[in-house]
Amino acid sequence: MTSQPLPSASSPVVGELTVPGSKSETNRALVLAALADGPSTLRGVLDSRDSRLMIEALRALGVSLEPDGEALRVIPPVRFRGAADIDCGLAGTVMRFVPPIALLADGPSSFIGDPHASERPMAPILDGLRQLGALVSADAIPFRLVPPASLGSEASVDASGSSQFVSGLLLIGALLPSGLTVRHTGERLPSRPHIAMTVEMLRARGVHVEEPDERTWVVAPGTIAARDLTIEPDLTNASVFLAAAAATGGRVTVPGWPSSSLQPGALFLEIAERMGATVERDADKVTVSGPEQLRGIDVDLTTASELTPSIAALAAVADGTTRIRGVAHIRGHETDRLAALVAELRKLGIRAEETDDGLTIEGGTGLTRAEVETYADHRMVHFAALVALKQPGITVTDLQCVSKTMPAFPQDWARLVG
Ligand SMILES: O=C(O)C1=C[C@@H](OP(=O)(O)O)[C@@H](O)[C@H](O)C1
Ligand SMILES: C=C(OP(=O)(O)O)C(=O)O
Repeated sequence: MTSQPLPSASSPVVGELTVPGSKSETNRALVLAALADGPSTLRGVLDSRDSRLMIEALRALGVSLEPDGEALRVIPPVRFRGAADIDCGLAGTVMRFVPPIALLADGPSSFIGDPHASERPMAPILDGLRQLGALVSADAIPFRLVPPASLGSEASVDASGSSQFVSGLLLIGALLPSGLTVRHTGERLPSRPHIAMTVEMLRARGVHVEEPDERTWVVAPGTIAARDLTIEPDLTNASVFLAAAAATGGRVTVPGWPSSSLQPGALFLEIAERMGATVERDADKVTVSGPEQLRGIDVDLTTASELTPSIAALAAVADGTTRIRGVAHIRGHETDRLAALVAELRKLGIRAEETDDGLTIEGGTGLTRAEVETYADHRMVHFAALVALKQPGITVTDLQCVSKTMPAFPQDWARLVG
C-alpha cells in the first residue's frame, strides 16, 4: 500500500464541521431495534464499516433493515435464525454485541473477522455465554456458538479488558426467561460511560435495570419497547477536528453537540481546557480555540480511552511531559495502541514510554518527518493527521482505515485544514 501525504497547517486551523452519527449509539440502537417488540425508525444512523457490519450481521440473523428516506426502518424477526460466518471485521461492538443475540437464535451461528480480530479479547464474554448455556467452540474469533435449549440467568465476567463484555450481555438480558444478573469480577473496569449508555438506552425502552453495587447489574425479564430515535453526532470523531484548533492556535466549531451526553468523547472538552485551549458553548455549538502553545498534563483516561491517540498527538506538540493513565486495556483495541503510539511517536522524534497502564510523552521538542504506520487502526490516522499539522512531510500508510467509523474523514479533514 502506498503511503499518503497528510496536510500540514501553514496557518491556524479555522472552520466549522458537522460530524456523522455516533458509532456506539448507532450500533446499540440497531441491536435494540432488532430485539424490540415492534418496528423502529432510526435517524442519523452512522454509515461506516462498523455500522454496515452490524447491519449485515443482524440481517443474517433474520432482522429486516431497510432505508426509509434518510432513515432506517428496523423490523425484528419472529425468531432469530442461526447464521454462518457472521463477519465482525475489527468492530468491538459487533464481536461483543452480536454473539449474545445468537444465543436467542433457532440454531448455531459462527463468527469470523479481520486478521487482527482474533487478537482482540473475547474469552470473558464467550465464557459468560457459556454460563447462560451456550456451547462455544473457541475463546476468540473465529468461533461457533450453539444456543442452549434452556437459557440461564446469571453471568460473571472479568470486564477489565473491555466494558463491551458487560454491555453485550446487558443488551439481551430482558429477553432471557428469568432476566439476567451480570457480575464484573475483575479489578478494573474501563469505559464506564459506555456501560451507562447501554443501561440508559435499555431504560429508555422500558427495560428495568438495577445496579445494586458498582460491579453488578440486574436486568428484569420483559420486552424491549420499539423506539424511534435520532442518533447523536460522534463526539470522539468530532474531538479530532476540535483538537486541530487546539494544536494550531486555531478555532473550530462543531454544531449539534448534545447538551448532555454519555459519549466519552464529551470529556475531550475539559481535557483540551486543561492543556490550555478555550471552550465556548452557544446553544448546540461547541467551539474550541487553541492557545499559542499547549501544555502537557497528567490525565486519567479510564473512562474515555478512545481519546488516547488524539491526546497523545496533542501531547507530542505540547510543552512538557504528559502522562496518560488508566488505559492498560487499549492494548486489546484495534491494535495494541500503547505499543503503536510509542513506536510512531519515536519515529517522529518524540521521547515516549509505555507504562503499566498508559504512556509518558515528552512534548514540545519538535517533530521530524516520518511515515506513520496505522496498524489498521482508524484512530492512528487521527493521531497522524494531528501531528502532521505541525510538521510538513508526514505521511500515513493506510488512510482508508478511517472508514471504520468515519469514511468522510479524509475529505472533511482536507476541507478544514487545507
Ligand atoms: O461500547 C462501546 O460502544 C465502546 C466501548 C469502549 O470499549 P472498551 O471498553 O473496550 O474500551 C470504547 O473504547 C469503544 O470504542 C466503544
Ligand atoms: C476501541 C474502539 O473500537 P471498538 O468498538 O472496535 O472497540 C474505538 O473505536 O476506538
